[in-house]
Amino acid sequence: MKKVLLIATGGTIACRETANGLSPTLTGGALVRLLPALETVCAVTVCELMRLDSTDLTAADRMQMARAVWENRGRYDGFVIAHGTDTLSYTAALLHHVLRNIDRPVVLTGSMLPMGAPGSDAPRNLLDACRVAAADCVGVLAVLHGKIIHGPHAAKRHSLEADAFTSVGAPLAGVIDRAGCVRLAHPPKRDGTPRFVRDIDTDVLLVKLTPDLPPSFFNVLHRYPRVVVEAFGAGGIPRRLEDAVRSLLRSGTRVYLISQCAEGGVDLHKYEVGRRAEAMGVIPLGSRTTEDALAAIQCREL
Ligand SMILES: NC(=O)C[C@H](N)C(=O)O
Repeated sequence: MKKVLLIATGGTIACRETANGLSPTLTGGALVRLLPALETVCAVTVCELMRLDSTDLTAADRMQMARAVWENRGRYDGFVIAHGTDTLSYTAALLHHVLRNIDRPVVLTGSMLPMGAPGSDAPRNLLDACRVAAADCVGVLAVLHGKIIHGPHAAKRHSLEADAFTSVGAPLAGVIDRAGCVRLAHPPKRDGTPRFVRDIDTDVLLVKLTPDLPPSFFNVLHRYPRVVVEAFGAGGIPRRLEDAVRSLLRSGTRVYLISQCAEGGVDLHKYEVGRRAEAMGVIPLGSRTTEDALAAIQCREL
């Protein structure tokens, strides 16, 4: 039987109703005890890392998850991280870049209803995540609602429904069918020597363009070394903001462009507004998701 390390971090999957609303109180051990069917999938060992709503997770917490995987990679065939869904896509993208070329499956999962609640999606998701962690594959993946999503392409698109996640800018890595079979159509490629990026720089800011964003807003950005701008469509800087962005670039800030559109990304050659932005020196990031762009910059890849 394959050996899987279940890293518990909290999230709705571990929640119980309290006087102050849902709060993650279940341990990883309790999750396993509530799901005896796990025994038939793999041999699970639990690592109790933290019990937090994923809203409260910081970069330090995410690096703790990455270290738990990296330091145990010789002892386990695969890893499951039980995580809140709200920021799961940020963790998936960051782990993809921090655990470069990881040669084991690292599977993030969570649920929209707590383990043990009537009609909960938690048992299916945790079982499926363990099935993928025990499968012959590599890389960081998100497994929810029968979908296997490449880490840097995972995106939460619904705040209530069980089918909350989608794959943006890439096909699904695969699916888990209702019989519990893992079907990998586009698995992550085995690629290069595994490497751990120990030192990340979180001093990156994200700005969303809106039609009436005042140029003065860019004055407060000068102290940030790296700013990601979510631009409209295929990308560009509105003419009325050009002087402000130019002054930001002159102060030494790197300015990256991604698109507000979920699919397609930025292409600065198509329109004049895009060419003007390119001539100013902004850096286009193609079709990266917001989460992937932030993570790649934090890991100093861009
Ligand atoms: N469904 C969930 O897990 C939401 C929860 N607020 C979390 O992200 O921890």
